[in-house]
Amino acid sequence: MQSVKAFAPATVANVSCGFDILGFAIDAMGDVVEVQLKDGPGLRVISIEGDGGRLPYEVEKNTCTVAIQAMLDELGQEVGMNIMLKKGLPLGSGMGSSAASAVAALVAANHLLGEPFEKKNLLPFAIVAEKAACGAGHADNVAPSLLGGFVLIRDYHPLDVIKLHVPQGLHCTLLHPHFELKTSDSRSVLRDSVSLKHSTIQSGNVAGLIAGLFQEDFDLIGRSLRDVIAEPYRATLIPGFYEVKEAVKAAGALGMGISGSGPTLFTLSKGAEASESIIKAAQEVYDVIGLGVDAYHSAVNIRGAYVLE
Ligand SMILES: Nc1ncnc2c1ncn2[C@@H]1O[C@H](COP(=O)(O)OP(=O)(O)OP(=O)(O)O)[C@@H](O)[C@H]1O
Ligand SMILES: N[C@@H](CCO)C(=O)O
Repeated sequence: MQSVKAFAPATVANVSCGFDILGFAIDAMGDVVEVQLKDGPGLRVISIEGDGGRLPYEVEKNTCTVAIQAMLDELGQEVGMNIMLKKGLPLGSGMGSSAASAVAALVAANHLLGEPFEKKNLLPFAIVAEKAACGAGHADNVAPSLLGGFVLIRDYHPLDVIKLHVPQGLHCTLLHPHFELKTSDSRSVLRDSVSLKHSTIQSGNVAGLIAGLFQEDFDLIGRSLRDVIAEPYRATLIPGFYEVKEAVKAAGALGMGISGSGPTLFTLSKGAEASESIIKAAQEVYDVIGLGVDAYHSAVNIRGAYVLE
């Protein structure tokens, strides 16, 4: 039977100052989804590997099938498909796990149908899936996972997505402490309103980060990794947050923030050289706290999701 496999990378959403509007993709990890045409209409999740038996097989709950169904609804087609998912990302980690599944599924299904959509036009279907997974239709994981690179979501209504410049040598280190934080829980601690003072500080940092990317000004990028809107509330959910931040900055990170809704923390650095000392410094803090941590480091992924031949 005819089938297509696709890969979608992990992502760092928010990038400190860009709550729900900035994200980038990383090379280190991702999900693989195989989509196969089947007789008769309807979607079916056939197998899920690497999730420890925890992900839903129901088509209205799994982000793979929610995304493909949204695409088929737009096409007005009733095509039958079997879906096989290989999770390469830990759940509830803040590395865009639900997004990578949705994006890989869409890229595979679109290819199987003869590419009725341009890649960038798959984004609204991935957002529907993100909303099903965590209650919020944010695009800062799905957009970079689909398109690769550093992405700005300038507006959601209508969707206006802009790819930003990625400086040569920009390197990311991810620190994933061994516990789960659901995006829905991590969003529930946020406040509905922001003061004028904080709005000014946050806008300055978003503008600074984007200018830093285009000017390849690593110090400016580092100075702009500041979040006064989400981080103060979410940091309370992540043991050792401020101690780790101090340690990794002393070890050579340009700055550190929460990856997406956490608990994974990300740092940016100029080149890969600092990653080893950043990881060592963070591990020393987590050892004192008594929390295990997985560490990864990676260049920014430029390609985004793609079909595996
Ligand atoms: N294919 C899927 N892959 C991952 N999670 C899925 C999938 N389908 C549904 N979900 C649901 O999405 C939730 C995981 O989403 P959550 O947003 O908490 O984690 P995450 O995507 O790793 O985090 P973040 O968005 O902060 O990076 C779980 O409740 C899970 O059941
Ligand atoms: N922007 C989203 C990303 C979730 O990964 C949030 O911070 O809730």
